[in-house]
Amino acid sequence: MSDTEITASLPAPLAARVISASLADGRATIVLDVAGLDENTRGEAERTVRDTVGGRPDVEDVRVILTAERRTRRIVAVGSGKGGVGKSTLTANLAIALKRLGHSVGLVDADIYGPSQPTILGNRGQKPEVSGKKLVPVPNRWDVPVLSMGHLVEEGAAVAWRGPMAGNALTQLIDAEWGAIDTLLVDLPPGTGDVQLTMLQKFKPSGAVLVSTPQDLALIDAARAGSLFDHAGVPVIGLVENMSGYICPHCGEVSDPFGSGGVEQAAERLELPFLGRIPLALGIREASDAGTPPAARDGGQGSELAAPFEAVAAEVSRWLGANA
Ligand SMILES: Nc1ncnc2c1ncn2[C@@H]1O[C@H](COP(=O)(O)OP(=O)(O)OP(=O)(O)O)[C@@H](O)[C@H]1O
Repeated sequence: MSDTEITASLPAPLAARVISASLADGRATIVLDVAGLDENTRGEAERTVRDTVGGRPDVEDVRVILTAERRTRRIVAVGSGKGGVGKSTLTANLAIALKRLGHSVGLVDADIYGPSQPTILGNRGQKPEVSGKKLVPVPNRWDVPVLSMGHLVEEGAAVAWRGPMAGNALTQLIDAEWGAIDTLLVDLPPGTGDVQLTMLQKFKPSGAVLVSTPQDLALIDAARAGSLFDHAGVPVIGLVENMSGYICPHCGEVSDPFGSGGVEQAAERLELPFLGRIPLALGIREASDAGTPPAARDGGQGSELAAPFEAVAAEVSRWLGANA
């Protein structure tokens, strides 16, 4: 049984509090974040973990370690100047690649008007549980819990919402029962509207990643989004070029329908770091539609396309380490 399976066997509110879980020689060791829970609830949580994990055939002994150490959770916003540049695709794959690098990652799909994470992460139709007054993020098989408007309302229902409603919705998603998650990636809606402002004013991100295609128009908008973060005092971790270079699925030849290298040049001009480029590949689109992100490398569609996402994740991980 893997760490992920141990965590997944627990009820969602407890799974969200698992800091680490391991199994060696029949002994399962689970470290649980109990910050904010009273004595009774802590005891109950420990019993539930002991009973659930201990009931599995490959487990002979269960050790539960409770810790209430205050952990600081960092928000990393992923933004773009315009829609359709692949921000949601990058966020999902970045989250999974960061998880594989050892970060404890959660994902908020703040793209309230067009939530796509439930599709990309393959958990459409699942509803988050509620613990107290807080939402409990929806688990998935890559151990990257996620909260999205797409899990809460019917498709398209939020389209007519005005700014304050959208801002409140975002607050509920971020101020949820994130338990032991230390890095929260927030997939922002494109542009520089109300949701982005709420985000910056209320939950100041530690840093932001900007995604753009190499086209001039997208780059101009990306620069605008960059200056929004700049004005709010949120450091831009760097720029990612998506859809740069089309890999022909038949012959493997690479062509550049949207140009290439434009984002790297723009990063240089804006004096911002360049984090890497993701090719335009049919496999990435198919994997996103199928709910099997390539970065998971789980044999799903397009897993050979994990490397470019992993390279970006390595840069972000370095930034997180250097700015701890
Ligand atoms: N590198 C890529 N190669 C092929 N298809 C891609 C790539 N990146 C994204 N796509 C596809 O492009 C479409 C838009 O991507 P995505 O939803 O991630 O963009 P977005 O910027 O989040 O858009 P929006 O802000 O409008 O939600 C999707 O169908 C996605 O599968």
